[in-house]
Amino acid sequence: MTMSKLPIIDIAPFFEPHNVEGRRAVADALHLACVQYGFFYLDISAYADPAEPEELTELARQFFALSQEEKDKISLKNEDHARGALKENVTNGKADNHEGIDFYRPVENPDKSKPLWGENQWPAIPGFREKYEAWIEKMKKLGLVVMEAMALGLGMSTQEWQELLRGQVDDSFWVMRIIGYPPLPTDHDGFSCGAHKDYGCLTRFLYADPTPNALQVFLPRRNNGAAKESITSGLPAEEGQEEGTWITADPIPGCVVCNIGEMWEIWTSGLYRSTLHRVIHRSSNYRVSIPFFFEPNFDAEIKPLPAALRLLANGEGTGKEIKHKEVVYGQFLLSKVTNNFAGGSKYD
Ligand SMILES: O=C(O)CCC(=O)C(=O)O
Ligand SMILES: [Fe+2]
Repeated sequence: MTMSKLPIIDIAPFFEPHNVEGRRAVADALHLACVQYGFFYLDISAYADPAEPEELTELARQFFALSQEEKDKISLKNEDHARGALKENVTNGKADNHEGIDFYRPVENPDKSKPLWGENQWPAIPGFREKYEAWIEKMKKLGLVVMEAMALGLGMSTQEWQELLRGQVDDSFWVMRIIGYPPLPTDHDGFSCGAHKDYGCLTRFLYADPTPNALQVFLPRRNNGAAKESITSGLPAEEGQEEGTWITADPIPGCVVCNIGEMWEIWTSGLYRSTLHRVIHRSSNYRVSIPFFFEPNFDAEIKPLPAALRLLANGEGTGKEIKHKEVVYGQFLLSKVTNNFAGGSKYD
């Protein structure tokens, strides 16, 4: 397994209003990372105290240590089949080995008979809801800042950002997962979470406990000419036999692991690519991760941005970019969730 070489980008200049040069450098680094990898570390130590997510993982551990009967009290079956605790998931037709709790942006007039339109369910653990709600607020603000930085990286003017993109993400239909991974039995040939791409926008801000060698990212050969290793096993069938390398993305103190989802592929007409990743957790501890998915607004109409089309017209990219269908984010999300509802996977 190749060690991680994903870029580390410090977002601090975007919290220093007059650091114009620093912002430019961050924006350029984000652009490069999204073209090359679709994955990067974001150093958020200037913005969030690392003690905060550590406290969140401790609260998560308290929940996962409860009896199944207790955990089932907030089962997603009680609600809209999207919000609440789940015992297991399936990716690419194989059982994953993790449990979790899913939360979505609250909606006005909840109605649990409608997919996604129910209410979040919180464990009855003192401080749990307050601490996580504070984190959600923080990640929402960070999401908007990173979106602005990425817009600058894509070559958008301030006016374009304000008129074409900000209004699509300023009321993010965010998703937060709290995931618990028991160790995979040594003779188990499966995955803790099978290979998948994230379907949202930007991003996942993933905080994970320090467990090494669990999260792995697939770097296709085209981005990685020098790689000697070439492993294709574990790829979902629809990814074909693309050659590439799985690298580990171990946690780095003060950083969250970020990756972009399918919405960025549409916005950039394929210039930015979302990247396959998976979790294989074989260490003896119980691993906890807390991905926060900063998503577009529910009614955002996602289509290629002029700035991306300008870059492509100027010869940036490989010329083999895959064009995606335009979507309304909420409709797209509902089609995914309805699939889960029918026994499919969260990650398909
Ligand atoms: O737990 C992790 O490190 C990754 C989780 C993940 O990929 C996801 O929830 O989409
Ligand atoms: Fe993922």
